[in-house]
Amino acid sequence: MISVANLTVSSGGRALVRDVSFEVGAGERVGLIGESGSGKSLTALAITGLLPEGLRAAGSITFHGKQLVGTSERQMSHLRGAELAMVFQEPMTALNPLMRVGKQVAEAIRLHGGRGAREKTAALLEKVGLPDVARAYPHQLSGGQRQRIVLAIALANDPSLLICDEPTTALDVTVQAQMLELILAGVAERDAGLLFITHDLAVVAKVCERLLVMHEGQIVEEGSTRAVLTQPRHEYTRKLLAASDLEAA
Ligand SMILES: Nc1ncnc2c1ncn2[C@@H]1O[C@H](COP(=O)(O)OP(=O)(O)OP(=O)(O)O)[C@@H](O)[C@H]1O
Repeated sequence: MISVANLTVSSGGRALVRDVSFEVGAGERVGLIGESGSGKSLTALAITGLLPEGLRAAGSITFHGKQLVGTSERQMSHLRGAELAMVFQEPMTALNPLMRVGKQVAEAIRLHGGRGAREKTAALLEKVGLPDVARAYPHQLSGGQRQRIVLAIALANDPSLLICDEPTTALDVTVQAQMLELILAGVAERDAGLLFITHDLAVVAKVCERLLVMHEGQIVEEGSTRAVLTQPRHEYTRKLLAASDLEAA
């Protein structure tokens, strides 16, 4: 469904992501792991067409057979929030502080031509366990509740690929597990693919069936979650495992 081939992201002459290739199929949950600065977020931003000014993507990203590298912003904005949805670390950056959250979910549906926005919004809020907050403003909600609203917006148009970049990192540990369950249920219901970015190995062990390990802009290892976490082949993956508290988790 999405196929990334020889993706390079560069700033001036410097390659920040180098020759990255992977695929995510329908219903597949793939984890992208690696330490801070390894290029995980830039990979996600390249896919979603949201690279910061001055950074350039080269290579190929095909989504349902369509080439995304070099696509116009107008075309990308049709895909984003519809077929291709994202949840980032900080919910406040994704929400409009001045608009009631129910309206924000409904607008996401209307923006992409969806009908029955009112009923769909109610159903989505129910699904994320927040049936009574439609009239609240973001600042009236907790961080965990805000992130669940962001997830409701991401799922609003039934994406076929959901990209989550550290979606639980800013949350209180007590609500992290709930958020992960909601993400899993959301993609399972839609048979959507999931690209899940995190540095937290305990989280990917729970969420993903396949892992890509990124180091200094490149994918250095990939395999089933079990194989990568129990029999890492690359030196860097071993270090990553040794530095984590996975055994304790
Ligand atoms: N706008 C930018 N201009 C130049 N370099 C950048 C820019 N954004 C990121 N980088 C560099 O690209 C590299 C990869 O960054 P990226 O954010 O993808 O890493 P990451 O693995 O997602 O880390 P983190 O978990 O901290 O987000 C880093 O060395 C970073 O400093």
